Amino acid sequence: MTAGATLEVAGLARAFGGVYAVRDAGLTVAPGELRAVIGPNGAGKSTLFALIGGQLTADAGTVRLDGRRIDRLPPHRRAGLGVAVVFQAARIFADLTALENVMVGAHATTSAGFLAAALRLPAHHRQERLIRERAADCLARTGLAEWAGRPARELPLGRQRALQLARALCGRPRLLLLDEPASGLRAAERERLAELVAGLRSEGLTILLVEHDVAFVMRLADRITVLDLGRVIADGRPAEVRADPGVIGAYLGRAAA
Ligand SMILES: Nc1ncnc2c1ncn2[C@@H]1O[C@H](COP(=O)(O)OP(=O)(O)OP(=O)(O)O)[C@@H](O)[C@H]1O
Repeated sequence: MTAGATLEVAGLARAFGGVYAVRDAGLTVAPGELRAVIGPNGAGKSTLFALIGGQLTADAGTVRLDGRRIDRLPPHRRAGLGVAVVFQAARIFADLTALENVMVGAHATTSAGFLAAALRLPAHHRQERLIRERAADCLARTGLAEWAGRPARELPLGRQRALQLARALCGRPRLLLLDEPASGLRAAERERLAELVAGLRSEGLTILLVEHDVAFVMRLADRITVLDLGRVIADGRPAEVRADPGVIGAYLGRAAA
């Protein structure tokens, strides 16, 4: 099992057309911590994620993984260092089986040469078998073992979310970024997903979670960072954040309304 990484974000800023989506944002997430990021629509949550994952570059500030700066690296280099992002719109290959979907993720992070694959060299066969085993492992960790041979399109939405997680896990991440994993799920599916995420946390993975479902977040997160208009307006344990008048004014009051 891979230990979780420390994430340190400091002074991070990114503007679009002169308007700051993220402004002087800072947060530190300890190894094995589950940190939620909440805030109203347009607060900058997705932008913050993309700045950490590398899909966007920052105008200012730093992102460090275990002390090493990663903010100038392209996404695949950050992935290689253990950053996995599960975007809301992450694609599932509907006609591939659940196992094949996860294997595609594993292929992206293994070293089997393209040429070896093309020539079907023994090294490639060995690697293929390892990838298959690793993918089956990741499916089991996300409760999908019995779905392995089914085309992904037959999986209910909650299972598809688990499949996206399985795919991310196959890259052996040390920091997992989850963008609204519970959106659109029914209560029972949400419950199962919460258990799955809690299980990954207890394995020691560092997790950063953006989620609108406040109940989901309050229950799962060790700490919560609240963004509003691109700035961090609060950071603390769920009970502290829930009682923070600034947060209630900016977000929770509205969310509860
Ligand atoms: N690619 C872009 N081009 C222009 N403006 C953008 C872009 N991405 C984000 N923005 C703007 O930046 C601000 C922050 O957006 P962002 O999507 O990060 O917020 P969010 O908190 O994730 O919102 P939501 O909860 O609705 O997903 C918004 O005003 C948005 O319109």
